[in-house]
Amino acid sequence: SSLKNGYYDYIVVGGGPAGIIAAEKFIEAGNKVLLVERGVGPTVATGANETLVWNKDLTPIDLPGLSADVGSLDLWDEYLCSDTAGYAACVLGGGVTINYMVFVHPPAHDFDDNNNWPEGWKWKDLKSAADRLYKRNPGTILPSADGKRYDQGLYKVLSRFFNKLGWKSVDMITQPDEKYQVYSYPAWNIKDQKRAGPVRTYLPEAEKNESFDLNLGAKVIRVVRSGSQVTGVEVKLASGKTEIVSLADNGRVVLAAGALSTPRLLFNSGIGPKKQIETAKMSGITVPSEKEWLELPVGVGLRDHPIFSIYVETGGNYGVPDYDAIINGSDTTDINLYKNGDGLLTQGKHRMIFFSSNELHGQTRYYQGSCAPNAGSVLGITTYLTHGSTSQGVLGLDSNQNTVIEKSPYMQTADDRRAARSFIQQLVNDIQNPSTGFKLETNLNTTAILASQSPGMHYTGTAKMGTDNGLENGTSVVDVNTKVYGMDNLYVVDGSIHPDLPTGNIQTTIMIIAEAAAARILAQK
Ligand SMILES: Cc1cc2nc3c(=O)[nH]c(=O)nc-3n(C[C@H](O)[C@H](O)[C@H](O)COP(=O)(O)OP(=O)(O)OC[C@H]3O[C@@H](n4cnc5c(N)ncnc54)[C@H](O)[C@@H]3O)c2cc1C
Repeated sequence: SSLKNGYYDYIVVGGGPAGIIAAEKFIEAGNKVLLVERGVGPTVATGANETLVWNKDLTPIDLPGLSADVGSLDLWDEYLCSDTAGYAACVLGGGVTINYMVFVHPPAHDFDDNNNWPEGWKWKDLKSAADRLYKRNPGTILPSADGKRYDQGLYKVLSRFFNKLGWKSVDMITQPDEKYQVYSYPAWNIKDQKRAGPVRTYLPEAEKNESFDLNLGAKVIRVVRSGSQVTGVEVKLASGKTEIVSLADNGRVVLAAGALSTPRLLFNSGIGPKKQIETAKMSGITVPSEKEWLELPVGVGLRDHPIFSIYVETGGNYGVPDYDAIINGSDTTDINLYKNGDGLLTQGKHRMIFFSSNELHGQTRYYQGSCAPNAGSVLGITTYLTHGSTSQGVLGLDSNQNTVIEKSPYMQTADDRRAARSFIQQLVNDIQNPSTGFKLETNLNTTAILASQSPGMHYTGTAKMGTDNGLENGTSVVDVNTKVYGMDNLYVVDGSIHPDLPTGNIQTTIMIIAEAAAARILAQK
């Protein structure tokens, strides 16, 4: 094995956006770092060889123009985790490798209202971390090198609709705080006409350093503990062999397996509700002896954005690209444009993103609508209930080592249900106003739209950060330095620690928090 015992200052578990960013920061600070990722590399540079027939440097996943259809690629199924609840990706880059690339710069209020993010994690504290991220991985609302936007039929129709309602056009990158009755061209995680994200914008920097090891196809089973000290991790290698990799003296383990997988690592390590640790033990994991168990509320507090699907017949004519022709190379018009860095294939799925909010009993709830063309003249609006939602669920474990949703995180409170209904009803009224000429399709009324609820795939909260120590009846699993309560050298930096949901798609916030968390960890002597 390439794994060196007693060598690493940091073992980072999980090569998703949070894990790659944290690992790179630890390397930058002069440490010896191992990044362990259970999946394969998705880019040519990281070992992928299923490239496009017309470009041997790019996989279909890299091409922005195919991201709208990413869910129908064979690679997508290959990359999805098969042992987690909900949706997560088990591939280097995590969810960012297979997602729809919507890149929402978070507004300050995401951290400053509702009192969920603790002191030290308000926007004024996070802004410098965001700036560091945006410098490397800025996102764009104009990806085509020629400065043109392609396929703008939907944007024209919907901007006319929203203008009539008095909504305002904004640039969601330069005006992130504008989140009431606004619409924007979509911001995408695209750089140099390719899917961006930490695999491209952080990992190459880490890989230049000899003190950095990346181990792919290696699944961490648990951390190895001696009381409150982590001494190493147990890893199942690509070869099928299981090994324990020990830390250097004063080394640290940093979990970044994602909000749906980090809890499993904690349960397997004797950290979490008793019931979950017992299940881990029954499934054959070597959990510590019971006197070492730390009964923290891991998995409790699972959150996500629910999605409600609205389809509108608008009379326009949009259509969707011919994905087969892009893959087999016969769409020479778009492919030739792309070869110059231009055109439809440089863009993601959506053509417009809107935001708004409503208030109920003094609580503001936000909504995002991601609008994309469907076949013919129908457009689809993926409507999310976002920041301000008050529902929480529970993530647990089954005896086969799958994480499972024990209680749904969606629409658990009467106020969430009432507020979401009121927002959707207003939108339906506006859409159905005879002056628009629009007609609802598929889900024909508010009740049907609400019943279409599906996962937003923006999971958080399963190892929540906060000052109320979970070992003393509080709700938090990690402290404000992201260290697990009761442990000396175990940290978490992924979506699990977010104590709140953002107003928009979450990946940007995941990356900002990982930047900030790595800085906090490095500052702990
Ligand atoms: C289908 C889909 C579409 C999405 N669309 C968008 C979008 O358009 N915009 C947006 O902002 N967000 C989107 N998201 C959400 C976003 O991608 C995730 O929130 C984000 O990737 C979470 O980052 P993370 O680092 O916390 O965890 P993850 O991305 O889940 O990364 C965790 C990593 O850890 C690895 N891992 C897990 N367990 C182990 C283990 N035991 N040992 C070793 N490695 C392990 C995994 O393989 C993975 O690489 C989408 C998510 C999905 C699933």
